[in-house]
Amino acid sequence: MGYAGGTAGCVVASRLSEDPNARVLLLERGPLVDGWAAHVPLLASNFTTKTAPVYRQRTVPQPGLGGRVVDMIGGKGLGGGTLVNAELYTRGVPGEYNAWAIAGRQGWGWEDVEPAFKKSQMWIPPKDTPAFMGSEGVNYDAAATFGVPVVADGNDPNGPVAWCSRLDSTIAKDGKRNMIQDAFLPQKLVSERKGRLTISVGALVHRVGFDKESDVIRATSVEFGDDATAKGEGTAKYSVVATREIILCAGAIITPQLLLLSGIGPRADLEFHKIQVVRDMPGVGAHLQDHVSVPVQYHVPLEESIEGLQAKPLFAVGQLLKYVFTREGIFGSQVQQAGIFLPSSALSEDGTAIRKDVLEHAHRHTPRHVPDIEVMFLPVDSDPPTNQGTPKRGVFSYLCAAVQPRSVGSVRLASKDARDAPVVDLGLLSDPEDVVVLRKAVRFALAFQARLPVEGKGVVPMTPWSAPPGERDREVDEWVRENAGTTYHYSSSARMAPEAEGGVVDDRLRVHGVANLRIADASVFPTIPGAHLQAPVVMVAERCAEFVKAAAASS
Ligand SMILES: Cc1cc2nc3c(=O)[nH]c(=O)nc-3n(C[C@H](O)[C@H](O)[C@H](O)COP(=O)(O)OP(=O)(O)OC[C@H]3O[C@@H](n4cnc5c(N)ncnc54)[C@H](O)[C@@H]3O)c2cc1C
Repeated sequence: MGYAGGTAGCVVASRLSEDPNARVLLLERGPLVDGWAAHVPLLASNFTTKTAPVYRQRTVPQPGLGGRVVDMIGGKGLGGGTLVNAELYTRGVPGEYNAWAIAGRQGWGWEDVEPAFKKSQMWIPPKDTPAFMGSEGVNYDAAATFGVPVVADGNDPNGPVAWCSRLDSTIAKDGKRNMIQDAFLPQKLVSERKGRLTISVGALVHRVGFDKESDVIRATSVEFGDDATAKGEGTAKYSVVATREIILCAGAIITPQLLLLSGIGPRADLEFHKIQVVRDMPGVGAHLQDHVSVPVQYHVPLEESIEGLQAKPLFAVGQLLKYVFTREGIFGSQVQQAGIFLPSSALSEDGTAIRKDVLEHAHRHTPRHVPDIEVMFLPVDSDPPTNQGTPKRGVFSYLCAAVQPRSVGSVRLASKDARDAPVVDLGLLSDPEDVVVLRKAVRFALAFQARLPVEGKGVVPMTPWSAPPGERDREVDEWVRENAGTTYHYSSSARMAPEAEGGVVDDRLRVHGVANLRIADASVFPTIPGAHLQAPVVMVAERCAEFVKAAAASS
């Protein structure tokens, strides 16, 4: 039994139901999202519309951001985050995973995880389409001038530790957005597996039930109700019994909430909410991480930016028709087509030059020079104010992200009701070291933009719009704290680590001290990978399915 049917949940349900003797139930709170628009790459990424299949909530005030609260988004429906994400496929460098293995996570080094990445991927060479909105060609030239290698595939495990590349995407050959349920639970497969795979949407899980009569705590059941009507903690309508395993896949915000509602978490928090303590586990909801990011932005002509679609209806209609007839154009593309990853150690102290001496001796397989900065090239305002009306100018953003952040936050219960969003503290910039990394990243982005060729094909005029007011450290840091926000990459809130070190699951993804309960989603990463998280989440789900199958085979 797996819940819920997000990114990892769909993978786990698909893999486990390969076994004709298995009986798999997938419980997903949100709806089945299908239809034409849901598969148009650009349209589906727009989570700002009222009808977007998302949860919306806010963090508590973030001291690291001067007390600002931050808007959060999570995908709601079969497919989870892949319903609305930006479709980027990035694995992270081998050194990320080798660092986990060195820290003691057995079976999680690069040579262990690479097969799971490969298993779930079908690589399709990119169509040789013209550069998207001018966001590639010129920036590639600038990267090369800057000394950042331009590579064909950023996911190459043996590439350089600093690179600029086009980013792979989860757009299928037919030009449609390939959400996780399209890839792992297509209708045909679900029909073929009728009888051994049941998917229930609109099913709100309230808690896991345990068998407490034996010496061992054993997860035995799941209580759930109708998402629309289920009220309060005591009103779950149904209870299903799991004969083998229960796998939580509700993502880094909700998985810890469900553990807490089930009585697994810090004793004091559970007692405060009058929840019977099944197991006192301080790590639940602790160590929440995210990639904190800040955009350096420029005004560009409207037609060079996604804002042009809103401001120029005829242009938008033309692009839409282009997509309908050729599956190409702006609507057939992901928003971010290219970007730069690099370790801050490879930048000069002031961030404005590449240190070739560092790059020469660095290797992707060693943890030492894992990139901690990503600069995303986005032909759009990366943080649009709501109700802004028709845009008058286009925007190009260099979204600078700290992708190995040290800051951590937490997930705590707001109430005993599973429908209430938990209290989330993303802890953004709570560790001053992350400000230092972003300071360097911002200076790099500014210096990078200044290197764009001033004349030639594809060059568009860019006038500074959102950037630090001065060059001194203090000015940059204050600006970073005033403008930084989430990248929606919530992670590591029920992390894989020994319990004494704040861990929640062991190396086989089993919840410590509880039989028959595993977790497979973004919450288990020991530390947040320096990649967009979808591919690493799928990798974790593949590994989880292997572990469950192996356990079943040996029992
Ligand atoms: C706006 C946005 C853009 C992103 N862009 C990218 C990108 O371009 N590339 C990339 O790699 N990553 C991206 N990410 C991140 C990536 O999509 C997520 O990290 C990943 O999808 C998380 O997978 P998950 O399985 O951990 O959780 P999810 O996919 O979020 O799945 C959790 C599921 O649990 C369900 N659920 C929650 N509560 C309950 C309950 N009580 N009962 C039953 N079901 C429940 C939810 O409805 C959801 O379907 C983006 C994320 C967002 C939000």
